[in-house]
Parts: sequence; C-alpha cells; structure tokens
Amino acid sequence: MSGQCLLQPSPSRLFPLRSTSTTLSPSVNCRIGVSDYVAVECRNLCFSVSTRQGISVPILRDCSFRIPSGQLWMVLGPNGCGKSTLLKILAGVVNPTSGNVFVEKPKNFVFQNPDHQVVMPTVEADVAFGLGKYHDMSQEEVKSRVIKALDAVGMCDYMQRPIQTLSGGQKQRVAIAGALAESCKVLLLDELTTFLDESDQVKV
Ligand SMILES: Nc1ncnc2c1ncn2[C@@H]1O[C@H](COP(=O)(O)OP(=O)(O)OP(=O)(O)O)[C@@H](O)[C@H]1O
Repeated sequence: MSGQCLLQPSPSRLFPLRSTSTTLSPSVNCRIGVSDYVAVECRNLCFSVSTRQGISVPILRDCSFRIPSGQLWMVLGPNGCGKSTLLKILAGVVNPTSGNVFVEKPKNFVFQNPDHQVVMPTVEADVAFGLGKYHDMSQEEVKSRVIKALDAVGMCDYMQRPIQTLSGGQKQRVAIAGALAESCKVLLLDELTTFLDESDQVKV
C-alpha cells in the first residue's frame, strides 16, 4: 500500500493487484510531483454533498494515496463508502470539494453501468467514438484500433451489431473495448465485472 485512503462511513482500502513492470521497483521510481513514474496521486482529497437543509455531508475525507505507473490497483470497501465517487473524481467527472488530484493522461473511465457509456448505434461506431477527438488519426488507424480492442474483449464478431441488441455483459465488454482503443495511460474501471459471467470475470 503506497498510501492511506480514508473514506466515510467505513474505510476503503487500496490494494495493488499485479505489477506489469518487473524491472521497476515502485519505492525507487515513484517520485511525488513528478509525472514520469506516478500514474495517479491524490493529496488530502475531500468531497462533500449538501443536504436540502444545507448541511454538508462528507463522502471522502482527507484521502491521500499515490499509484505508480504500470500497476493494477483495486479499491475495496463496503457499499456506499465512496469508491465510485473517488473514481469519478479521478476521471474528472466530479470535482473534489478540496485537495489535489493528478491523473496521467490520456485516461479513460468505464462506468459501473455500461448503459451509461455505450452511445452509438453499432458496436464498431461505439468503440471508434472516443477516437474521434484525435483529429489527425487516419481511418485505417481507427479501424485497426477498433478491431484490436474488440479482439481483446472477444467481441470482433459483433462489430456491426446494433448496440441495443447486446446483453449487459456484451455492452460492458464494448465499453471496455472503447477504453482500450484509446491506449490510455490510466484506465479507471468501476465494478468492471458486474455484468460479466463467471468465466469472463476470471478473464478480466
Ligand atoms: N451527488 C450525491 N448526492 C448525495 N449523496 C451522494 C452523491 N454522490 C454520492 N453520494 C453518496 O455518497 C456515498 C458514496 O457513494 P458511492 O457511489 O461513491 O459509493 P460506493 O462505495 O461506490 O458504493 P457501491 O459499492 O454501493 O457501488 C453514498 O452514501 C451515496 O449515497
């Protein structure tokens, strides 16, 4: 654990799952404030919501941690302790009330519910959607990335399928493919396996 994450009402825990870099030792290569080796860093992060009565309710309180590049980490904690909120802040979807956040770019976020993410009419168009912001990317490159990403999630045969005909697990795989297609430095995955069957959960 490279930091402590204090969340309300019950603390979450950050666990490293697997290092994809066998040559770098995090303790040697992780430097505060230098983005070369730090993928994600939060310092004294706080997030509160206001009730109708104007009372501020803390969701995240003084959350600080650092995650080095090239590693896979998991946030564990009970329902409602703030895991999704933390990920949304890291994704830039929600602003923290106070504190500092650094997330290496490009980054991508796969939502808990794929229905909130798959937006285009077909699988191919949906996976290509995020690549639209890279204006100088050729059509060939877009196609090649889409095929590669769909192949990685076992959905190549579904390229022309209308999104609304997919199952929940298939939509989730398409959402993951969309994130993979962008070759992100940081991939934020919220309850990635919710809609996946047991064998796909193991693959993930
Ligand atoms: N915009 C909001 N307004 C009011 N309360 C909120 C808001 N966003 C989050 N919360 C509350 O903050 C707490 C943390 O929510 P969050 O979705 O981050 O929890 P979680 O750890 O991801 O839960 P789960 O494991 O059930 O998915 C919950 O009690 C939730 O009701």
